[in-house]
Amino acid sequence: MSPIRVGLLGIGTVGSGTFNVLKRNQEEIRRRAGRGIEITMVADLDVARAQALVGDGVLVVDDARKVVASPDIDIVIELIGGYGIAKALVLEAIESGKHVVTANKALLAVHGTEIFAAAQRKGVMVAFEAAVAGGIPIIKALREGLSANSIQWIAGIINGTTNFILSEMRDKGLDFDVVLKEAQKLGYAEADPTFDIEGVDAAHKATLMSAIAFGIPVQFDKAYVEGITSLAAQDIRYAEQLGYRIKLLGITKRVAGGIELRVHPSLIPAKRLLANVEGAMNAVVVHGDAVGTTLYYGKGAGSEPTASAVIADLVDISRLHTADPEHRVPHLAFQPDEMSDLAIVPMSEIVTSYYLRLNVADEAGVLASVTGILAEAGISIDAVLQREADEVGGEGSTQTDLIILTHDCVEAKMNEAIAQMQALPTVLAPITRIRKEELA
Ligand SMILES: NC(=O)c1ccc[n+]([C@@H]2O[C@H](COP(=O)([O-])OP(=O)(O)OC[C@H]3O[C@@H](n4cnc5c(N)ncnc54)[C@H](O)[C@@H]3O)[C@@H](O)[C@H]2O)c1
Ligand SMILES: N[C@@H](CCO)C(=O)O
Ligand code: NA
Repeated sequence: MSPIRVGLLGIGTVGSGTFNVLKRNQEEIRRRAGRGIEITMVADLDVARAQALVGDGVLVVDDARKVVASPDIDIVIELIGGYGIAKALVLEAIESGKHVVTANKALLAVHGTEIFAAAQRKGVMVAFEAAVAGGIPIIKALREGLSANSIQWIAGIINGTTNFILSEMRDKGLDFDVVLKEAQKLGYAEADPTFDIEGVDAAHKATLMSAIAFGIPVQFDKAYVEGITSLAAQDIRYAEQLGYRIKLLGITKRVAGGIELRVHPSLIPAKRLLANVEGAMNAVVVHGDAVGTTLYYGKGAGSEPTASAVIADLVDISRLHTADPEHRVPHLAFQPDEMSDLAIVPMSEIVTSYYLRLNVADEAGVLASVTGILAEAGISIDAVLQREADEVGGEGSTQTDLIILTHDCVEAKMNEAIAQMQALPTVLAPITRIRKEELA
């Protein structure tokens, strides 16, 4: 059988990895797919660089539309990124009956409903394994491997850049900005790194996992998103002293009122495997009612790890493109006419436990007034740590840090309690609140 012909849009970090791995492993990939898979056309704004990467045998153009419109292309890989031209190109490729592979989680988390509906109408596949946790086959696991289960919750470290920053800050005492620059140099960060550090990228990925796990539409606009930019070094230290590590988690969970969908820094017990995922590594824990807890670990970013997922999608499409569209795995795991309308619950309704740090006047009665407010709100305390004033503010200091771990309570109650504690004259600075997940 003649090779399936692939057009590549954007040959940057992931695009070049895809080209190289496909070439290096072409024979093994052919034996799996049943036919060769060849990138025959590449579009990139930097034609000279692209041509140098792929050699003379591949046609390189600067206009991606030429690839999308070419009758000689069966599958389009979109590795440009962003919502702009990438969206137009993906929709045009679908309209012209081409299958699409993309690593663009931003695009799918925001415009997935429109894109998957268009693909459904045209009977083509839009594959996106690379979009969530890079090389880890988490989409495959959720959509196929766990299809017997009623999935209860997913919690993951799904942004390599922020995990790298948190690890390097803790282990080497390096500054945030220095580590971010390093992550950019290593090709982990998004074109706009605020997407990484503000939790947006993790929320894009959590949104996609949530849709697949629970059979709900992609709803990035309903996700709660908080990044790592306001994390203080002392919170990382205090968390360690209490037996926890701080990680940026993407969480989606089935609860009585619907589905939780949230990204924020979280304390997790240091003994959990997830707490020991370091550097740019990703890990996702999925809890299904039948299987129990399963864990997926690996490289979530970088050139060849992400290419690994892109090429796995190419192999799937090569095998399935002649199949009746109804026999293929649905884009969001559930049949399109069987989607659920379970609501994403507002953040004020989520239930979790908390780490609080209060910078307080070092005087009698402070602890009692703070714990009094929590008791009044029905929030029970798990542990309290009070630092020596000297340690916090230097010799002769009159202020200290009070760290409180709570048991589970509703976020709205915690918001009220924090507002009341903040109003105490003995509370000297804005209260730090970090959610805590036991993940058991
Ligand atoms: N880098 C990673 O580790 C990683 C991992 C998972 C997913 N992703 C996603 O993969 C996609 C690509 O990321 P990347 O890191 O390879 O980006 P990149 O910036 O390294 O590469 C993008 C390439 O697209 C080209 N390009 C830009 N506009 C173009 C246009 N209009 N027409 C043709 N080419 C154009 C650029 O010249 C560049 O070569 C993004 O959606 C990103 O979110 C990246
Ligand atoms: N910027 C992303 C790339 C992988 O999606 C990260 O750091 O995880
Ligand atoms: Na993946």
